[in-house]
Formats: sequence, structure tokens, C-alpha cells
Amino acid sequence: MSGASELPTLRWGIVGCGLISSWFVSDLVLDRLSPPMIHKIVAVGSSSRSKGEAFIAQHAPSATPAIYDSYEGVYKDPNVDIVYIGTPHSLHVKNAMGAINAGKHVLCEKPFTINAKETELILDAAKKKGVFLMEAVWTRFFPIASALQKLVHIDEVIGDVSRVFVDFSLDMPIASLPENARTRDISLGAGALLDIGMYAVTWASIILDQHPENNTEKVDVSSTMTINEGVDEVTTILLNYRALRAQAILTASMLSKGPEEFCRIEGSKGSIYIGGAAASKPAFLVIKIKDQAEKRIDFDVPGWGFHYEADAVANDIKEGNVENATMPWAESLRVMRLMDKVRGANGLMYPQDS
Ligand SMILES: NC(=O)C1=CN([C@@H]2O[C@H](COP(=O)(O)OP(=O)(O)OC[C@H]3O[C@@H](n4cnc5c(N)ncnc54)[C@H](OP(=O)(O)O)[C@@H]3O)[C@@H](O)[C@H]2O)C=CC1
Ligand SMILES: O=C1OC[C@@H](O)[C@H](O)[C@H]1O
Repeated sequence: MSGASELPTLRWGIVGCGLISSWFVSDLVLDRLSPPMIHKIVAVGSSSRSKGEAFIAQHAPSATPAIYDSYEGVYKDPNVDIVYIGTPHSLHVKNAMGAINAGKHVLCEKPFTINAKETELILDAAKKKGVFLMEAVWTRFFPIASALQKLVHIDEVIGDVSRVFVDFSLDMPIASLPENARTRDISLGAGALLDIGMYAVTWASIILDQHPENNTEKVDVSSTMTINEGVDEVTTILLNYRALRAQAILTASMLSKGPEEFCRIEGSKGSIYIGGAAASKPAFLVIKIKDQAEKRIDFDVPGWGFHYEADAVANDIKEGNVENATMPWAESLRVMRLMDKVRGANGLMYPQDS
């Protein structure tokens, strides 16, 4: 991290030039009013130099990074402070270990890894190296998430929460996808739970796990999966928060697009709906209190909204933190263990589990 006389500057190395990396870099270079940090893309690693060049030309044309035809080039580049990993799930552990062992900070796309065992490995490596590491669950950094927590946990606008429904579903049936797509190929970590179901788990966490009266020891889990080609195409998880007398009903499907209002939180005084393009990208809340006019609050998000997590990461690195308070290591591990449990109960194994 540099920038003594100006705004702090974080120098990013990008690994993998696919869809998510394209969204992420376009937000890093987004023109913003009064940004708290400067983000610089100084290196890109791709399967080919020409792909890396085309990626930057299209998504971050103002950047002038070194382009490598390997990921190792990024790990070794002395100008890189932090490596952003935008590869398929099954490669996260290898890529994170490569970057950590080279002494780089790491922001790794969700799901952190395939299973909790792999997550433990990278957390342990980051701890030993003393580098920052975070799972890029960008959704948790949207201002709407903390606004919602204030409404539900502090202002208690809907009273006692009894049920939380969350759905993240996309119209991408497994059989319709190319055989080598990361969303179809089990060797790349395909399946609804790890790809989109984890966002439903994320909202349950924001609303119920992080509820001030929750007792994490007293949460029962049950689930069911519809498996196709060896991976889950439809997954449903029921969480019973006994200390809160509240339940979460979490669903993810690859068979049809879910509704714009992807979450409904029911309380003793009314309900809150969360809406947006998808459960990963929330944009508005609708508050419906009994006998009161409905109130909608929109949250204007510049670009995709990745700068919220990027700024938080830059701030942690400036402060010398190795983990982030909004997405701490223990939370990544807890969610990974929960997903292992759900998979185990439904007989869904990845090659990495053996
Ligand atoms: N936060 C969010 O909202 C989102 C997060 N994601 C997460 O990001 C990760 C990547 O997803 P996405 O960008 O959609 O995936 P893509 O398939 O679009 O891109 C993945 C990139 O990884 C690299 N790669 C390395 N090895 C392989 C391999 N064996 N097969 C395919 N690609 C490989 C390639 O880059 P290159 O050739 O340049 O090396 C490829 O372009 C996933 O873990 C996913 O969960 C995805 C979408 C949204
Ligand atoms: O994280 C994600 O959010 C958006 C989805 O389109 C994508 O499949 C998933 O990886």
C-alpha cells in the first residue's frame, strides 16, 4: 500500500479474466465522487497474454497493468499488494495458496473454496504468512446490508422476526449449459448451493445469525437437494434458530429465474422485502408495517457495487488487519461448514472431499 501524500493506493493483481473479474476491474477504475482510496490495477494473469490484453482494453482501458500469461507472474510481481482471484471455485485453494506463499494479500471470490477443509488450509497459510485474506462476498458490503441490520436489530421496526425467506434462482438448467462451464462441470465446483445458494445463506446470516439475541449453538439444519449430473440443481435449506424462535427458508434453483423481491423477513409488527437484480446485488427495501403505508427505500449503487468491498479491503490493509470485520475468517469457515453439512446430508460429494 502506498500513497503518503495523497489518498492511500492499493495495487491489485488480477488472476483469471472471466466474467466476475470483468465486473470487478470495471468497478476498481470507476470514476467516483470523493473516493476514500485509489485502486490501481498493476498486473493481470491469464491463460494467454492476448486474452489478458483484450480483457483490460475492454473492461479497464485506463489501466496499464503488466500482463502475464500465467498466474505465477502476478504472484511474483513486486508491484502487486493484493491478488484478486476470479477463477472457478475448484481453483481457489490453489490460487490462494500461490498468492499467499508469495507473500501477497488475497481477495478470493466466493465460495471461498469447495469445502471447509480447503478453507482451513488457506486461513492457516494466511495466518502463518501474516497476510490479509478475505472471501469476496461483496453483497455483505452494500450499504443496504447494514441499513437492514439497523432496521431489524436496533430499530426493531418489524418487531420479533419469525421467518426469513430467501431465494436465489437463475434460469440455467444444467443440461442447457456447455459441458465445460463452471456451472455444469463438477470438477470446477458446479452446483446451485456453492454458486448461488451461498447468497441465501448470507442473508440468513446477516438477518438471523448476526441477530444480537441469537445463540449460534442453537441452530438446527435440515435440507434437501435435487441432483442432476452429480451436482445440485435445486437446493432447499431450513434453519431453525431456536434461541430466536425464528426460521430461515433458503432456496436456490438453476431451473427458473427467481423473483425481483428475493427476500421476505416476517416479524410480529410487519415485514421487510429486499429486492434487486439478484440476491447477490440488492437494490431496495420495502417496509410493510401493519396499518401503515408501505415504504420503499432505494439504494443507489454506482457501477456494479464491487467498490464497497474493495474499499473495505484497502482500509483493512492500510490498518494492518489480516481479516475483515464484515466478512471475518470465522464466518467464511462457518458458512463453508454449513454447506459441507448440507451436501453431506444429501450425498453430494466433490472430488476434493475424499
Ligand atoms: N461475486 C459475484 O457476484 C460473482 C462471483 N463469481 C465467482 O467467481 C468465480 C469465477 O466465476 P466466473 O467469472 O463466472 O467464471 P468464468 O468462467 O467467466 O471465468 C473464470 C476464469 O477463470 C480462469 N480459469 C482458469 N482455469 C479455468 C478452467 N479450468 N476453466 C475455466 N476457467 C478457468 C479463466 O481465465 P483466464 O483464461 O484468463 O485464466 C476464466 O476466464 C467463481 O468462483 C464464481 O463463484 C461469479 C460470478 C458472480
Ligand atoms: O455469484 C454469483 O452471482 C451471480 C450469478 O450470476 C453467478 O452465477 C454467481 O456466481
